[in-house]
Amino acid sequence: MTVVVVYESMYGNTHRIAEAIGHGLAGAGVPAEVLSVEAARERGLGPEDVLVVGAPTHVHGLSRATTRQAAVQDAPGRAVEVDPSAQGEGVREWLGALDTHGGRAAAFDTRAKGPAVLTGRASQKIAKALHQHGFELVAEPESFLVSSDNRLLPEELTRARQWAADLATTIRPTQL
Ligand SMILES: Cc1cc2nc3c(=O)[nH]c(=O)nc-3n(C[C@H](O)[C@H](O)[C@H](O)COP(=O)(O)O)c2cc1C
Repeated sequence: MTVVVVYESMYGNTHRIAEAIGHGLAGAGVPAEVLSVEAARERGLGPEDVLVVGAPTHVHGLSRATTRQAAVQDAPGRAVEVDPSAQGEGVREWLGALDTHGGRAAAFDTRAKGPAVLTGRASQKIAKALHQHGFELVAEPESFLVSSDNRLLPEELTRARQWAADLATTIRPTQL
């Protein structure tokens, strides 16, 4: 069993959370691969893979080509770096092209701090799409929060590692 952590990221926040989740899983003894959408498309999914998918919240949900373009254009004004993975398709398109799988999965996002009813949560859209593709969701969708200037809040990387360690406990094969 391998956990495949697939992320979309424009400014690097979701990428950093994905890496922290990978470390949290590995630290708990569960092998993990952390892949951009493009790398995940190239790799494909095997029957034993457990999928963890994360994306930034854009306009209350998953990004579209237009919002990704706006994010890249706005990056200098926001004084943020564009993530190396930012070009190309997002999680919405990747999930749309995914075959029915029937394996286990979980979803996360990054979003602004505040009530989810006001900010939206990409992870809820991801979880819905995963369910529609036949995945069993093994954790509630989780959000990791950023400040108004798009920086991860302190402790969010630690919280991501802990979330992954808890996930590892749920998915690890039972030792007989
Ligand atoms: C075009 C655009 C739209 C956004 N819309 C929302 C939103 O509706 N709700 C929210 O909480 N955050 C929103 N954000 C903030 C991002 O979700 C947040 O900065 C996220 O951490 C970015 O992740 P990334 O660094 O992986 O790209 C938006 C950001 C951009 C660039």
